[in-house]
Amino acid sequence: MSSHHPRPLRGKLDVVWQQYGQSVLGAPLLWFPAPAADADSGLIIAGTHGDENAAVATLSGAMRTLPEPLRRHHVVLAMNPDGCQLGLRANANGVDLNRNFPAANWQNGDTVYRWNSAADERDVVLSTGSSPASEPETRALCQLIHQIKPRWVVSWHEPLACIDDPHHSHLAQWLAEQTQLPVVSSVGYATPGSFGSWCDDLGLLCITAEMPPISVDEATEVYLDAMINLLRWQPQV
Ligand SMILES: C[C@H](N)C(=O)N[C@H](CCC(=O)O)C(=O)O
Ligand SMILES: N[C@H](CCC[C@H](N)C(=O)O)C(=O)O
Ligand SMILES: [Zn+2]
Repeated sequence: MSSHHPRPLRGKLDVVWQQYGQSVLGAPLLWFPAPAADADSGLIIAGTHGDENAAVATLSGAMRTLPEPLRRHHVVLAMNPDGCQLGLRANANGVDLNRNFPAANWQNGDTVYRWNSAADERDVVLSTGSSPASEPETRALCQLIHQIKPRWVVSWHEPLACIDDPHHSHLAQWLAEQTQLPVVSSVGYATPGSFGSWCDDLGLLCITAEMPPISVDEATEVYLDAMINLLRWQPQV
């Protein structure tokens, strides 16, 4: 599209950012307020699991492609910067942040995940945290959401290849069309203490967008337009 920055000018993430907290290892937690924010603005997050990099890089690439005045929604590129730096699903304390949210269904103890798409069971062990919201990354995101009151949240993950929204919202259906991924009501296993569970408790629409197993290289081609369109998405009247 002609309003997009051409590729030679997409190298630098030249946008206003604010710090909303600090990770376990002291990394700044950054959010990028929408220049074109209004009462309908949503929040787009990625990097909850530090081993799911395709969405982080593609969302960053979309921000570097769409001129800032056209961006209507707030962004957190890496909710778990320590995990991104260490290449871990968990944060630096070994906590799966997507099981650490202070939702009514939070569960004490261990949680498991699938090593990779070839593994036939979910058997890699992580912690859910010593208590709900025990982790600074979790607490800071909850506070940010209470502060900015987004109308909805889209949380990017990999590699389950679906648009997870139990409410089958209009935005989920639109995202499914944009990504050619199916809308589902559940990812197929229980996620107590997840971000989506916490949002549900608040009555905040949360859509979990799961890319398929995909490299950064391919994702920045296949999903760039969907991400750009999401950054400027406007509900139809
Ligand atoms: C292959 C990958 N580690 C995986 O399938 N993990 C799923 C969750 C995917 C995600 O968090 O987006 C799991 O085992 O829970
Ligand atoms: N693959 C993600 C799915 C999250 C499901 C979503 N509905 C939520 O509640 O955050 C996970 O295992 O953490
Ligand atoms: Zn994930």
